[in-house]
Amino acid sequence: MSTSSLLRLVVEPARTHRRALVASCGLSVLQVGAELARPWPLALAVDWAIERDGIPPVLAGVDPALLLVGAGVTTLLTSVLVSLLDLGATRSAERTAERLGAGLRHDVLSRSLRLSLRWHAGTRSAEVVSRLTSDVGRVLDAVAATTLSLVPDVLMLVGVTVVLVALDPWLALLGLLVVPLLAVLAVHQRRRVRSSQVAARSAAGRLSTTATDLLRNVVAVQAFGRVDRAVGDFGSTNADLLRTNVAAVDVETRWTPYADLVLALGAALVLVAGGLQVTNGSLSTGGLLVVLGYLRDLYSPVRALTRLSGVWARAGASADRINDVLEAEPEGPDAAGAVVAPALLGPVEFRGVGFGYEPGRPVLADVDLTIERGETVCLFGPSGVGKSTLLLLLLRLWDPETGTILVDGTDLRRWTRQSVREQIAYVPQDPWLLDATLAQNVAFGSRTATRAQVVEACARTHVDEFVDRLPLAYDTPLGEGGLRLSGGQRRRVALARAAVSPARLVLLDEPTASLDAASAAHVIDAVRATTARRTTLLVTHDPALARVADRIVHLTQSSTAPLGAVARHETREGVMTS
Ligand SMILES: Nc1ncnc2c1ncn2[C@@H]1O[C@H](COP(=O)(O)OP(=O)(O)OP(=O)(O)O)[C@@H](O)[C@H]1O
Repeated sequence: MSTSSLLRLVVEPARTHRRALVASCGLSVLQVGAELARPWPLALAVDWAIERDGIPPVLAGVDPALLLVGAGVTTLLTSVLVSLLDLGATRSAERTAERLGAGLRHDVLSRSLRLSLRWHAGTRSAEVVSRLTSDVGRVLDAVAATTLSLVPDVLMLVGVTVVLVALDPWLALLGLLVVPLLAVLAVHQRRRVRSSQVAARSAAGRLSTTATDLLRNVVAVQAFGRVDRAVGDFGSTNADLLRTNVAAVDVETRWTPYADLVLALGAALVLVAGGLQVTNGSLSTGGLLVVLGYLRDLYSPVRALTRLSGVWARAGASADRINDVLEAEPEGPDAAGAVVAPALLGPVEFRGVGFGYEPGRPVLADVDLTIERGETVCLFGPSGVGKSTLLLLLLRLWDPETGTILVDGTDLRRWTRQSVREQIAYVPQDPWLLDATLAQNVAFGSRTATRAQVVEACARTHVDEFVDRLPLAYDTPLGEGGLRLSGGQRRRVALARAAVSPARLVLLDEPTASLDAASAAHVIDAVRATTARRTTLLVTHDPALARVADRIVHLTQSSTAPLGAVARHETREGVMTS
């Protein structure tokens, strides 16, 4: 349910900011009070200065012109006070909502970075970004609107009701009859707003995903001459979003005339009943006008509160989407009693390891493989056989379904994931580079890398050979995904990152893939520098790179696979000969 979802999301952070929220609420109440007082100076001035009616004895001798000037100044001061209170309340509420939003964005990002790869496989990154930005924005709108409107409007509602009942209980009851009807309509409307907003928010998420995907692949889009088609793809997602947004606007605006109609009905009932009382002499005309005036004052907070219910419905749909991330299970917890790993050196042993990404679709079965301490083992094998998967299991990005992985004779699961990962230098197939400088990208490999260590790692991996050609050398921003570098240069930077890491276990996934012979030769040198005296598992299809290894292991699909092509693996060992 969206309201509980919204409350779950904001109650705890709102506690942290309660002083500021209470302050803006208090200022709003004062503002409403000042607004109610605004007409009084003028009314009294008219009565006392012009009509000379009911003038208090202390003011009887004062010049009427002076009374009028006093009333004018008081009106001006009251208006200034209302504006200042409005400014204070709005600024305080909006600032607090922004702080709350910053906290929410932090929580969503930090949680999503901790979620399992299985979760990420099913969720587009642009979807998460859309939740971080526009959905959090809608929740903030609700927080600010609630702070500024809920308490003053409820107080106003109660206050005016009390006054009305005191003036004429029967007419008050008649005027209030429509309020429950309005409440029923508001509840019904809230459900409709919420479901239209759910559709609109997910269409917005799809739009972010499509736009991000196309922009990220702009090179492919242009190179394949597919700009028109890409614009067409975006156009249909955009049209979808337009349709759902227009439907959501229709749902919300359709409500306004109904609410106004119900309120007018209340006023009409009071007018008829009050008019009859006037004609039979039980109520004065002035009395009826006062009741009708207060009825208008009563309906204004009623209208504001029903509007607030729409804001909540919109924010509730967004809160559901944010909670989807915040309440998703993070990657499996560390085993009970897991401790921080000691310095890991090798050997690394896979014993009877079996694994599949999806249930019933095994990728690895019964893999036995040992990499001795300080040894470099090259994994060879056909595409899709599961070589990269073995590296991911060692990193504990996934856990084996059967068998065990041991490092230094201990099951990996006895240690916390984080402490194991910190002791492995990993160079993935796609050398993901951050949108940061060259030096920052290399330093990413170690929590404690100094500038000197970064430069030294770059020298070992031949990054220094091209660094002087970059406009700001080590401080050159590499652009999104390292766009400023060639494929071979990107791989060398990724290797420098592994070289700067103090880890004694190294995992390299096809570091020379799709490079020409000259670039590959540089990378092979870099690999030598990175793997020297470290326990290394190297995946490659490149015979030249495989020669760096002490031993080659062929990972093959067993012809006796019980479940088709992918099931049981056998490893065949050999030494690469030139
Ligand atoms: N996240 C994933 N979800 C589902 N299946 C996956 C996932 N990643 C890989 N696979 C499948 O697992 C199998 C092994 O993939 P893996 O990347 O380990 O192969 P590989 O031997 O490294 O291949 P290559 O030499 O082409 O890189 C493949 O059939 C692949 O389709």
